[in-house]
Amino acid sequence: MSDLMRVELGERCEIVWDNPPMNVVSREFTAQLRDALARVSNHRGARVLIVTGAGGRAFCAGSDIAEFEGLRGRVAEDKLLLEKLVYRQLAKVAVPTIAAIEGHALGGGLELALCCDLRVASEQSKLGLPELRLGVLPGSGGTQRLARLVGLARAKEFVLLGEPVTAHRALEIGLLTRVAPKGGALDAARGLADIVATRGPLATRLAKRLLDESVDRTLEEGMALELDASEAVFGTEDMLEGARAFAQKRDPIFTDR
Ligand SMILES: CCCCCCCCCCCCC[C@H](O)CC(=O)SCCNC(=O)CCNC(=O)[C@H](O)C(C)(C)COP(=O)(O)OP(=O)(O)OC[C@H]1O[C@@H](n2cnc3c(N)ncnc32)[C@H](O)[C@@H]1OP(=O)(O)O
Repeated sequence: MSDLMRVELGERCEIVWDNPPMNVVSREFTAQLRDALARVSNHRGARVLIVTGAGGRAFCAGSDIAEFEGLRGRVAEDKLLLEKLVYRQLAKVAVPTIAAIEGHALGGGLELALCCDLRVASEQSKLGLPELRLGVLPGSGGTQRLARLVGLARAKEFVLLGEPVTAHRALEIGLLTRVAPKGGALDAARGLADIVATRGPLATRLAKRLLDESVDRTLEEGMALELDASEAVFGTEDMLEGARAFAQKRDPIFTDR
């Protein structure tokens, strides 16, 4: 089976999937994405991850509809478990993640982008959850993650109508972080990634986790966890470097200690 994933490891990690023509989430795609995410999570120097699709037509057009016929019994259970595992794996990456969307992000493709912290799309991209048109559900988190981003009313519009929206509309409703010119999503994502990579790495990882967990906690619980995390970063070498750099009017050099 050909390599569907190209992985670049560094402070800025990148996973570029290439499953032409529409970068659909086949069983093989899912297995290779699982392995690519494991490589990033095991890379100690990572500070930010960008995920994107090659080809320019689709970030990802969702589950491989051609595989639906074969989804029976054990095969379906394996696919369900693998897909749920990989989407959760992407959502749980410790460093900030950025989806660079060039072209269609539909169904399971948009659900991959919803697992990321930030989303950049080029202006001709279309984003949607058309699953009900196929008689299936947004089954990789779409009914759960979208409402947390854009609100229940807009999430219901996305799912119940199944009509894709433009990148500018997605930006308006809070689904996107930035809109880039056609062909410019990856460059724009790299620009954001380079900013994220200059921030305190330990504080960044803790802040991401606090933000993610805040939706399921009371304010009191969250404030207590935030205090614990603040205590964890105060006194670290990063905090001392941040204060020194500010006093010396220079950029800090964090060492993640
Ligand atoms: C224990 C028991 C468990 C049982 C269940 C287990 C299930 C697993 C868990 C659930 C996971 C759910 C995940 C997710 O929520 C579900 C989905 O994602 S469903 C799919 C949603 N996506 C779509 O509906 C998009 C479909 N595609 C399109 O609308 C259009 O192709 C397009 C993207 C708008 C592009 O249109 P065009 O530019 O006109 O191009 P074409 O349409 O001609 O497409 C080109 C070429 O690509 C093929 N293709 C496109 N999308 C898909 C796809 N999603 N799957 C497979 N193939 C696709 C298209 O057929 C063309 O091929 P060609 O005809 O050229 O051979």
